[in-house]
Amino acid sequence: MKLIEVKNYDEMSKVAAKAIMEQIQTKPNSVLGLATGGTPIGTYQYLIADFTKNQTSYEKVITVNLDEYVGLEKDNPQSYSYYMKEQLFNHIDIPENHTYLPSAKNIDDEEAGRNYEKLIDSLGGMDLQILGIGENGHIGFNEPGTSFHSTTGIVKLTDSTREANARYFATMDEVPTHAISMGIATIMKSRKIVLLVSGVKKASVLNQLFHSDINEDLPASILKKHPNVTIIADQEALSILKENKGSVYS
Ligand SMILES: N[C@@H]1[C@@H](O)[C@H](O)[C@@H](COP(=O)(O)O)O[C@@H]1O
Repeated sequence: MKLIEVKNYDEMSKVAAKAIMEQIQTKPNSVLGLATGGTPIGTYQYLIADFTKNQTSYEKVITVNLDEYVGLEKDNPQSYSYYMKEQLFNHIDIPENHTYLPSAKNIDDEEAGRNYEKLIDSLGGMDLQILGIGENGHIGFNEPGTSFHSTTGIVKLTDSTREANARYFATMDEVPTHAISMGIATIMKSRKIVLLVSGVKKASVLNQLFHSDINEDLPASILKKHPNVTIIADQEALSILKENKGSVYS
């Protein structure tokens, strides 16, 4: 895993946006794996600013998102589908039918995961996957304990993940209990992966990521096996890692 240290959230966003823009310049019909959550918002803002200024075109780009809540309609402001339109798609020239998110009718909809997996394969897989990380080490919505062989499917959210995401909902009861998420094996098929880590809340999990062995209790630890992972982390996220003398980091 290559580590790029940056000063703060803004710099992380700028460096991540640059990596995405380079990918599109090199391969205009790239398949981008995109993420939601608070972390990539700044990255998307830099992409929009670049589009406005330099007209970098997304006409041939295809996007596949990592995950979506089960039970929220696409026009629900808390859905990831709505988020992606608001934060990125409505502001660039990507055709709507080039943007995919997984979606499941209900928590028993096993077909939905299989179909999304087939879709990703038919697109030739992701060229570049953007990832955030949960405070418990989840990637996508793959919670601790998820098999490294998992493919896209319905996942039950842990209480800690529901609590971490409750800030976007009026009450805790409104936070969905399940999501549909790309599996860990699905994410690992991406040719390149960029993991974004910002803020003091992520310092502990980033420290664990560098020090732990590869195990299913820390889903992100699988990234150590991937040949092309770049972590872009800011000073707050790096704070514990840097305190540890003699760490793998130093
Ligand atoms: N499913 C998403 C993840 O894809 C995201 O990376 C993570 C971190 O979110 P944030 O960036 O808001 O800290 O949690 C959410 O639950």
